[in-house]
Amino acid sequence: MKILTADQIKKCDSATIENGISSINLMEKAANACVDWIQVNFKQAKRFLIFCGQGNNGGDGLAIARLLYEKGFDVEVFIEKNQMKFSADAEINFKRLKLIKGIDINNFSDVLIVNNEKSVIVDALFGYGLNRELSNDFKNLIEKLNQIPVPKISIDIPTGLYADKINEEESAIFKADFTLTFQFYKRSFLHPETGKFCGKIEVLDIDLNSKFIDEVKTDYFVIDGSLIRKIYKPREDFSNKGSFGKSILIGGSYGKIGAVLMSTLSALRTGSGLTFTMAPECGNLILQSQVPEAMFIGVGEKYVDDIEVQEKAVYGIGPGLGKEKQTQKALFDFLKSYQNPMILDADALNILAESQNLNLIPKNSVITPHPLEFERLFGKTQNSFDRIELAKEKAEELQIFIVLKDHHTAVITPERKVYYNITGNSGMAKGGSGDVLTGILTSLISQKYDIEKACLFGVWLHGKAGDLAAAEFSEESMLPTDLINKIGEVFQNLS
Ligand SMILES: NC(=O)C1=CN([C@@H]2O[C@H](COP(=O)(O)OP(=O)(O)OC[C@H]3O[C@@H](n4cnc5c(N)ncnc54)[C@H](OP(=O)(O)O)[C@@H]3O)[C@@H](O)[C@H]2O)[C@H](O)CC1
Ligand SMILES: [K+]
Repeated sequence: MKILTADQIKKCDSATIENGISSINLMEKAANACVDWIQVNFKQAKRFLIFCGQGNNGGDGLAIARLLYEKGFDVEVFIEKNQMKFSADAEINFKRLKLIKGIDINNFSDVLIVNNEKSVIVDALFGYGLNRELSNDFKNLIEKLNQIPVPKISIDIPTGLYADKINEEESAIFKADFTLTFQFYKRSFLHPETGKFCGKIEVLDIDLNSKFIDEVKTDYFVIDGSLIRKIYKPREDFSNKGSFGKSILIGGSYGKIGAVLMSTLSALRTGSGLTFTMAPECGNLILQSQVPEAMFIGVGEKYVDDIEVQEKAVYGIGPGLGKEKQTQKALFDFLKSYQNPMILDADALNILAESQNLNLIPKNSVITPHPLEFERLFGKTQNSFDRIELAKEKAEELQIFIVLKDHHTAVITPERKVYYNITGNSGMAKGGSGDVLTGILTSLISQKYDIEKACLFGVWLHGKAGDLAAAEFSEESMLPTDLINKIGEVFQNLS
């Protein structure tokens, strides 16, 4: 799914309106989509307190107020009575609303502390039209609303957030439990500094102009289920273990054998035909007894001191590797003698960061840093938006894929495209989850998935398995090994 900027969404609205539907009817459609969702998800609510701005986001709020009232809910509307100059469509909705006797229209300043658990606050103050910092009056209002302990819904975007950039200063931002957004994810929903205000995101389809959407150019995408269904290749009949590639997971050191073990198991669970673990001898017994399906190649006693080059294999290097001098030498010797794409993770990245010899990374390889590893490799950035920009530069310069791990992991391609993943949960923020991802990616690439597609599929699959593990064990209790055991269920649901 494409992610558009606020400017592009505005153009998309205009294209939709030029194509037949009037702007007021488009607003009605948007409001109806919200009300349909609210009716299903807030059946028990009694009273909606709806805060409306003067633009079209406010217009949506005014229409939602009328429609909810017609469905039998109690509704109170809050506006800035003194300074209101509504947009044309908001004005029409305001007039429609005033015809209804049962809805109180209050001033922002009338907001009281509401302590009724059956009340819900709806934020329709600003949407994608926000183009400057909020005035103190709005800041005060939002701070007040954020204190009220009732469920909160934002229409399109939590007020105070921009659609596609980070706020310049410490701003007051409406803290939603749910964001009902129209047609597209906005970039700000997907970054940690801004996304934390959105709560659960529901994308509501309002039939915006599909020709415009198909043709509009963007570097930013969300990885959704329909994209994955196009990428997924069911296993062919009449095949053998040689048909599904050879994965070699390299890593492990004394005390960190578990990391490479989890990568190995993940590669197997993702369908790798032949799977090897290249690890120090101290891991032999552990690996052979825990993962009998994998073959063991001993390289060193307590840490990896050599990397064997094998034909027609895909290498995933780094989990639990450590940074011993000999390991560093083994990695550099290997990179100098082997130029095929590979997956580099964890200590393999830390070793490269220390040497700053990044040109040794073979073209089309995949690196999987978390934000701190990214910083060690490429330097500090001010925020996660800048980090993505730097990743675009580096992915192009080095001609590699960067899988930037975060709450919403992003895949950045050498063509500077950015794909955000929306599967996964905080239960995956535990040591070991990254090792699982390395195994999954190595396995998919060894099965001849195109590298970009393998990255998109891999991060999605990893998150989806994490969601299944969280559903069974809770985010707190789920382990990376539980996630590995759920990979199969994700494949079952795909086929
Ligand atoms: N396709 C869709 O997604 C649809 C979206 N709809 C809804 O429309 C809004 C966008 O509406 P818009 O009127 O463009 O913008 P806002 O309502 O967000 O803002 C209104 C105006 O407020 C001014 N502004 C901007 N920042 C501030 C600020 N900090 N303080 C005060 N005022 C501010 C700005 O106007 P200026 O002329 O002053 O620059 C804004 O234009 C979208 O989010 C959806 O909710 C449609 O209803 C259906 C289709
Ligand atoms: K809003």
